[in-house]
Amino acid sequence: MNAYSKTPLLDTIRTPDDLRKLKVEQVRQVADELRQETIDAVSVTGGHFGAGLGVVELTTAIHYVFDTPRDRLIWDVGHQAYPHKILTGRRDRIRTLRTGGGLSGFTKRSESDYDPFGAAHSSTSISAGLGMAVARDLSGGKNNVIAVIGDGAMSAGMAYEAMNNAGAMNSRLIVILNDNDMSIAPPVGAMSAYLSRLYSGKTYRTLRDVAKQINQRLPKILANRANRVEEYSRGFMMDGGTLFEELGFYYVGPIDGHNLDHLLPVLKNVRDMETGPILLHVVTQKGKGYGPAEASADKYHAVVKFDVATGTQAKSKPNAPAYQNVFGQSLVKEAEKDDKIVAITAAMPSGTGVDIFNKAFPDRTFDVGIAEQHAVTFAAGLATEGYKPFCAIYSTFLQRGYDQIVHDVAIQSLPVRFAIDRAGLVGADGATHAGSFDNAYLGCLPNMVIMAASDEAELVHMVATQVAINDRPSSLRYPRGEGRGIEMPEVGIPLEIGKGRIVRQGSKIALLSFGTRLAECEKAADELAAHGLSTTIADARFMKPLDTELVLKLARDHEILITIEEGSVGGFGSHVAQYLTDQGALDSGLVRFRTMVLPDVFQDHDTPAAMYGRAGLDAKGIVAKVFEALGKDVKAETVKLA
Ligand SMILES: Cc1ncc(C[n+]2csc(CCOP(=O)(O)OP(=O)(O)O)c2C)c(N)n1
Ligand SMILES: CC(=O)[C@@H](O)[C@H](O)COP(=O)(O)O
Ligand SMILES: [Mg+2]
Repeated sequence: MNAYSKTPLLDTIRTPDDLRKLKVEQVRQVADELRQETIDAVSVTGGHFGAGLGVVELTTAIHYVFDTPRDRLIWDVGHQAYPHKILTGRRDRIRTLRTGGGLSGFTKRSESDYDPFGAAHSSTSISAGLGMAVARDLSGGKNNVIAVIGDGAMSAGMAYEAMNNAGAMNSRLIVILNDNDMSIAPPVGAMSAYLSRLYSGKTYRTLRDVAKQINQRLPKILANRANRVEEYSRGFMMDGGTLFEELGFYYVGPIDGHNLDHLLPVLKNVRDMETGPILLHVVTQKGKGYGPAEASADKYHAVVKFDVATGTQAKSKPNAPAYQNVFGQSLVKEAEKDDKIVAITAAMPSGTGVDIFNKAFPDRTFDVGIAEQHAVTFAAGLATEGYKPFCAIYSTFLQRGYDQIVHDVAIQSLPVRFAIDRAGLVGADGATHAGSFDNAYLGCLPNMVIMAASDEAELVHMVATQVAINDRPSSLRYPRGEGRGIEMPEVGIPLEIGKGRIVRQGSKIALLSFGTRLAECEKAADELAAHGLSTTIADARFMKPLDTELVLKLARDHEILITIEEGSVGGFGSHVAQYLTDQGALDSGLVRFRTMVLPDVFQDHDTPAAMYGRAGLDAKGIVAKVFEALGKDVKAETVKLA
């Protein structure tokens, strides 16, 4: 119960229609109750936290002022959308967030009409919003389109592409820049410094100032570019204008994004401005309203379950090092011997382990912001000058820099080292973050050396291997989470390029693994032994160049040969299949060959183990695949592991 009234108001709100029935003076109480509900829910589920806390007032105000879902509201990244979900008919499921069958941790079209656009990868909201605005104009619609984008997301090139286009098209689009001076880590880049100047120089604009800002621009409708050029020449838009105004936006703000007395009237004014694109700059605090989040360095960007009273997170004691940390530590050791090694991250220092490298070599660490395309070509530039750049980018986010990999790195055979974390299924972040495709999207590129670590010790040796590859690009993939808890090598020893290894010698069945499914292969082999079936297990280590000698030997010496990888069709298994067919190794029918890959669907979030189980890529699935190849029809779920 809060100080305002006996009746909790949030309980009376199922959708924003209910919210909009309340009096404006009740909105504050709704926001306060919404913050408490968000804190309580995330303390149970874990997930993204600080960002949502920072937009409680903004979320409440937007849904109060705008006629959502008729007015389209797009959240950039979508990790801040938990309060939005609570207000838009999903409060009853909010404690299923990021669990199997539960709510997604990001906005998702299939989840609600209030989510007009799915997100999770950043900086897409302005482009999508512009598309919706133009569609509205083409069809004679009258609704508003609002894109809420963070200061971190505003560091990605795509946001500028969209603003560049929006400013020229003069479409009525409302962009709300949620500036909390945080990305996952503190923000980097000139844009971040610029935004700080925007709001530190002027402090917050008073309501009167903002009203003046808005009125000055009404009803200036710059019908087309010619008018705009004329206005420019009259210095109309150059009245000490911001970068956004230079791009053709009406800039409003900065205003305090927690002050509803400012937010509500300004949003009403902005809603009713009949103009081209508007950028409303709101200043908020990530983690606002929860002490432990406000006090923490990362503002509780992402948390596991926690105790509300203390903020203490229920972090499990890992029995093995996290792959990201093994990578960071290995690279430090290599860099101690080689001053040409540099590390690059795209706004993910802690997630990639580059933060470890940064502690040791701050002058050789580069956080380029959310700018994966730039990160890749920046690395290419460094490589042309003899440096050894390790470009550490999650598999899913590396998709953003694909043409740069092809055009700027592979064609020129520049020795950029890609450290690809979050390879395979990642669990709670679901399909948008699954590292499913890098085997396929890199495997088709000439000049690439492509490796996958089967455990944390292999990762150490593969980092050393990448250091030694100076004539072409190389990639090394490894999964989210902890390793196997095995003995770690003191130093990394470069591997022989293109050579795999036999981990267990058997006779009838051969399992050829690329990556960390090797552990499941070992469990499967034990189960098969219980059925009297002898199994060879091989670790391919390299997809390119493929260890063709090993592949042919396995095909020749076994009745069944199965490849397995944490990736989609078109990756390792496809390369082995193509090689075997081209060599005629399958013509005789002596060996029965199967590939095991992720299913050709976007799998919804769950735990990684549950997702791999559904994908058939666990020990049970391997055993079932072997029995299928042997002609014994066994369903994976019926397999009982020893
Ligand atoms: C293309 C891409 N790269 C990296 C990420 C990882 N990521 C998620 S949220 C985030 C920071 C976003 O900062 P901001 O937009 O300011 O939102 P805030 O968390 O501050 O609300 C990053 C880098 C991503 N989602 N998409
Ligand atoms: C929202 C976002 O994209 C990041 O916060 C991402 O969820 C981080 O993933 P990890 O938790 O695997 O580092
Ligand atoms: Mg931010």
